[in-house]
Amino acid sequence: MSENCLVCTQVTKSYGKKEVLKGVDLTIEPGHIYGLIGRNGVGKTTLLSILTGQNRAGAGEITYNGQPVWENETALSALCFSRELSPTILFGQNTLKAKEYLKSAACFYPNWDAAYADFLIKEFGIDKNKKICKMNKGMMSLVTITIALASGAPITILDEPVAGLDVYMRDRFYALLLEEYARSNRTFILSTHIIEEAANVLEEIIILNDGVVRLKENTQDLIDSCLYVNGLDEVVDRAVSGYERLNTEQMGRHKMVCIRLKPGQSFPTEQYRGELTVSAVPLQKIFVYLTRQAGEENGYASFNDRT
Ligand SMILES: Nc1ncnc2c1ncn2[C@@H]1O[C@H](COP(=O)(O)OP(=O)(O)OP(=O)(O)O)[C@@H](O)[C@H]1O
Repeated sequence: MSENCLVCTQVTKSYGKKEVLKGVDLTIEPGHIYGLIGRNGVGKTTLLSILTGQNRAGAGEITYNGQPVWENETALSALCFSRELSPTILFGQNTLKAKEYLKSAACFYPNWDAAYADFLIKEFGIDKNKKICKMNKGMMSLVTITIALASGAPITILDEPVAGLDVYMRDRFYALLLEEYARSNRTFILSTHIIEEAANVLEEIIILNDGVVRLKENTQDLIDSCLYVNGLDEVVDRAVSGYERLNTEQMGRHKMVCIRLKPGQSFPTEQYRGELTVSAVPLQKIFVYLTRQAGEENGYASFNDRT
């Protein structure tokens, strides 16, 4: 069961008095592309660094292939966490060159693919002799993507890989990722805030919210399980009674309710033909509804509503 799985059991983490992770349970299975999504500051980077033994959990356990990850060289060499690069390190500028990062990655990862790294460097136009502090944000992202893809690590984690990339390069990255995935069947975990465009790439969505995994589900199943039901107030209320409501938007005598179907549940769209409009919900909206905090249920505050 645990063969080549990365298993996280009841992991907690606090920084001072701030409890970021409150008991995370998560199993990463081989041969999938996962998307880790969550609001700013929810603890995505913290969780990813703990999963890969780069940060210590407060409590709980992380195992790879049944063995604890912490200070376990065999497990760690199978896990690549290609972090976002920063133009500054400690108290100064990051004067390391791209080639120095690539060289240490080549030493660390036993499955490092030098020919593939060279292909990506050429493809992305990376100047290997350029210092990180002299690179723009997009170029730094391309260095981390190169390390991640060329690492050959069975479980490869990319933290906000498309940050700073223009739409062409984001598209190129997704295509390269899918190509490598098809070729190697490695497991990838991506954290991203650009949810809608990643939806076609991510097989499974993991939503981290309020310190725990709020949801882990096949992306298409999640999208298929949510529906907007739109129409006259009383008809909508009648139609959606008994369904989980994720959101309600009132527009005069009309309303639009987002419902979430439970496994095996369906909505009788035909029965309401001519009375109600039933449509798909964008993944980004599903994410917004599922990660709202107390007090945010009524949507966003408007400057026009000030008293
Ligand atoms: N080394 C640290 N010391 C103190 N607090 C930290 C440290 N690292 C992270 N935090 C805090 O922990 C919380 C979670 O941070 P983290 O970077 O894991 O979130 P995130 O979900 O990756 O955020 P984002 O989406 O904005 O990148 C934040 O409030 C952050 O300020």
